Amino acid sequence: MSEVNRTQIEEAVRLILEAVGEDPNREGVLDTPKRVAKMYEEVFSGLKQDPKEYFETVFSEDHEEIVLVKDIPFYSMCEHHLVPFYGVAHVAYIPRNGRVTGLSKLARAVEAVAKRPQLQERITSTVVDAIMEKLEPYGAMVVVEAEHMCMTMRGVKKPGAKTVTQAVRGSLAEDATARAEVLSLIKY
Ligand SMILES: Nc1nc2c(ncn2[C@@H]2O[C@H](COP(=O)(O)OP(=O)(O)OP(=O)(O)O)[C@@H](O)[C@H]2O)c(=O)[nH]1
Ligand SMILES: [Zn+2]
Repeated sequence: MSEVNRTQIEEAVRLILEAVGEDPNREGVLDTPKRVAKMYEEVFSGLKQDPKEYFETVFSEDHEEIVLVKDIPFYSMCEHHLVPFYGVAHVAYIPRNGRVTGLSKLARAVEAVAKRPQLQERITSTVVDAIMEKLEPYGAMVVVEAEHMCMTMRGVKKPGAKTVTQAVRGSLAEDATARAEVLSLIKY
């Protein structure tokens, strides 16, 4: 799985603790560098994953209508501040030529893309582009709703403010009625 340089992270965290005026040798924080290194290995494990790999296997199923997996929870880390942003992703596509993927693979793709230093816009477009490239559907659409901790616990301090991003490709980009249908299924 993911391999990060844990020793380097531990050194960096010890330096940060020192720099903010903590005593890195205080009992309570003595193991913190190690814990943070382990945590970063987990939350950044997506850097070693390619979301497209989840769409290698397709089922042959004669369903050329909307497939939507909605309310997929995700946690990511804002690349500007390295604090979390989190929310839900809704992933839809219209299969073509019987190329249907396992439903869990749509959630796995979101997970792989979220577990990196990220921007919400990039999560949205990377997932939709992976689907378009590997499944070659008529169309695909991803909507992501998230709250950014860099906008709540610091800076502009606006808890509750939600960011919604959308990426639409293929027939769903061209056909407003089909797009509205997906949105109504998401219940906007
Ligand atoms: N477009 C986009 N912006 C983001 C995302 N996550 C965080 N940001 C923004 O990134 C910007 C970074 O702005 P800077 O001015 O460089 O940093 P800053 O001084 O910490 O900004 P403030 O948050 O306004 O205090 C902020 O406006 C954040 O709200 C994201 O996923 N997408
Ligand atoms: Zn941020």
